Amino acid sequence: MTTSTRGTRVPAVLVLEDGRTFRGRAYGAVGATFGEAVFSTGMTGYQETLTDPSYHRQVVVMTAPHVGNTGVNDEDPESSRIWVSGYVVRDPARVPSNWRARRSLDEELREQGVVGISGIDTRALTRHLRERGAMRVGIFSGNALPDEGTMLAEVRQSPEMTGADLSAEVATKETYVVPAIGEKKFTVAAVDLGIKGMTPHRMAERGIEVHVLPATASAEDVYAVGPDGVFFSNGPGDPATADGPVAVMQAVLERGTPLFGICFGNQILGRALGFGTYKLKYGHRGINQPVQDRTTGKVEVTAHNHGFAVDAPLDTVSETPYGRAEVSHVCLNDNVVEGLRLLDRPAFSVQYHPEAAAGPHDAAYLFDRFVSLMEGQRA
Ligand SMILES: NC(=O)CC[C@H](N)C(=O)O
Repeated sequence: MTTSTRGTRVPAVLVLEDGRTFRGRAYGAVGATFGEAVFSTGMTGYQETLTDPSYHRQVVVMTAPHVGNTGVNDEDPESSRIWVSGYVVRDPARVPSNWRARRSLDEELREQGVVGISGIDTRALTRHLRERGAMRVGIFSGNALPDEGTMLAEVRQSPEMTGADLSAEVATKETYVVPAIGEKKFTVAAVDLGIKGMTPHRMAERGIEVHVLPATASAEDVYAVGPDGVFFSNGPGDPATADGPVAVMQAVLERGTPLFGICFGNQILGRALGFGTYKLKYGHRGINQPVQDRTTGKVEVTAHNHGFAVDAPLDTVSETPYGRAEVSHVCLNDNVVEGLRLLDRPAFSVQYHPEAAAGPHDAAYLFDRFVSLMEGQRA
């Protein structure tokens, strides 16, 4: 039996790189951990958040005060493990209750060795990150904690997110195939930069057989599967480091194969077209972000998890080496670029999560757009 940290009073302290500290109790595993402090405003979907590989090396602060109420089930994870490097909650569930629950969240965090902290003022912490920006953080728990100066020095020695090249650390090492559900209509090569399980599932539901390839796949590897379309996934780290995937995508654009990218994949399309990427002050993470599809004018409520964004002009069509490109989607909170599309080739991408796990399904139409591009190419 695992022991739970709930109810125990093991002290824990969260130390931000600017020196601000929050004292609480250990939650999950006891020890020390480091990462980039980011906040998520999702009220539900903590299992999907924890297991999203894009959160690798991030310490996630939940703005929802009660976390863990529905425990942990075996159906909702987006990958085979928890990827967040630390977890911060205000008030963990005392008694999880749900018909699918197999265990409690603190047990799961403990079993997977994820250090967390509870009982801190997550509103104050979130406001601090919103004002000062995402920054490095450490969580230290145990009965004998180092002094604050030592903890702060350790936080300041930990790696930054800017310049981090992390896809290969989270992506599959071997190619695997997700079969089409029902009749197979298309084959897609999906470059795994940190893919979430729901993404190939959303394609499989539309008759797509998905060949998920390692992050290091070459253009030859991509074309070896005989793809009708190529997909570039979400993933952790700084898109400025993703030179390999950018070159593969340029080869795909050159050949004119239908192309779709999500999140990291959108940033890679931005770079492939010659745009820059930059770090947002504190990013978008949650499941209720308003995005406008400028091709239809419709506003959709969407799931986000990104700390970087593409720097492309919002109101002009850009000339790129692959023809004309435009910003197709924009975040209505802050006008950040949320999607790109080419006007002369069958390629597009979005910065957010149409696979919507967890999250609203407003953007599921984007998978249908990908299918239409592949149909168009065949016709
Ligand atoms: N979910 C993602 O793909 C995130 C992409 C990138 N790591 C970012 O933070 O912006």
